[in-house]
Amino acid sequence: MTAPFPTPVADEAQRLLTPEELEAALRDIGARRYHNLHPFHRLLHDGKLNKDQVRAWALNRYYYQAMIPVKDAAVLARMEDASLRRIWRQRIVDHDGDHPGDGGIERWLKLAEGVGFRRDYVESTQGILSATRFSVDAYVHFVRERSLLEAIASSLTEMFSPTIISERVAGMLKNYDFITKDTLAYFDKRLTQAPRDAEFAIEYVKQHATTPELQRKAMAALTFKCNVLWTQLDALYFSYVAPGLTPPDAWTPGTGLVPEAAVAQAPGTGTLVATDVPRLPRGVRLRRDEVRGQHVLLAPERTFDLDDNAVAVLSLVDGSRSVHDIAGALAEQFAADRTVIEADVLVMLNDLAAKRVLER
Ligand SMILES: O=C(O)c1cc(C(=O)O)c2c(n1)C(=O)C(=O)c1cc(C(=O)O)[nH]c1-2
Repeated sequence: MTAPFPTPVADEAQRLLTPEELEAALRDIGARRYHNLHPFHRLLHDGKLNKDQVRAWALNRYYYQAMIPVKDAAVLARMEDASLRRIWRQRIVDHDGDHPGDGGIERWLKLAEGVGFRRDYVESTQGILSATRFSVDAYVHFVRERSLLEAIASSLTEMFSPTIISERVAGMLKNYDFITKDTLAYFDKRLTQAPRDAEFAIEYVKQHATTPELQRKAMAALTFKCNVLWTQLDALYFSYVAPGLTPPDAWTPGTGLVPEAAVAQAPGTGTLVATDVPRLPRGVRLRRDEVRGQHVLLAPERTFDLDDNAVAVLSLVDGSRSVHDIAGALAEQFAADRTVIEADVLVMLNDLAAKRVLER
């Protein structure tokens, strides 16, 4: 017997909610648990990730995209009503296309190619994190094993996706010089597909969740799905942001790329992880600007103003301490949690590395 997923209580008295109350309760789950709230997405959209971290996201998410039609075929197989199947099968067409070369999976491959990957490497899924595989597979298993109502309710995260997609596309275009509108073309179609799909799913759930128990199951299914999305980002954050512990066999920067992208990667750049030893490149210095009474980072023909946190970190960058050592020293100095500090230090140092005023 598997352990139950944390299930929100429909109502304290287990009263039957009206369809409108049920929808509000489902939306509330999204407001608290949807992956737009995850720190990895915040970094992605705000331009705080470097190219390799964006690559890690594109590569791992390919597995989600590739398995969505497998998931939808499993849902379809549970439907005994032809009119339902006729509607649901559109989802499979959207992702697989009607011909080789079109459909959502193809557009995601273009996105991955746009950030430098070889198509065959992405399709092989050999570099994805095990945690990505486990969470996506859990979604497929869930729809196979649970009731049709739960399977449909688990797709309801799509009610919340148009907002995050708009935010992501605008943020990434603005903040990354290596991202173009063409690269992100995958998301254009989702802006109309997702609301259409979500509309059908929410109406189905409102109509079929006719007892408090069924309503509770629908809410639990949506909660589960939020967790499927959230854990994928946890894994990306842990492996590629902080503490930067990449599991054996998972993708590491430089692999699976087309030759031009691999060459464009200058030695000493790329994602900084906790074990790396950062240093200031030749010609870059930490100085105090006495006139303005603040520290700056002086680079050839450029100056960066630094806040107190950046000064505290950069004062410890000496070409011998690792990021881990720096975080340890700061944790002691400020009597704070090392893991939390390490995550912040990595984000800050990777930001400076992207501006080419830090290397390893
Ligand atoms: O970009 C996103 O944040 C996002 C979220 C979701 C979602 O909420 O599940 C989906 C998608 N994208 C998506 O592109 C997609 O095809 C998709 C299918 C499904 C589903 O559960 O059937 N969710 C999502």
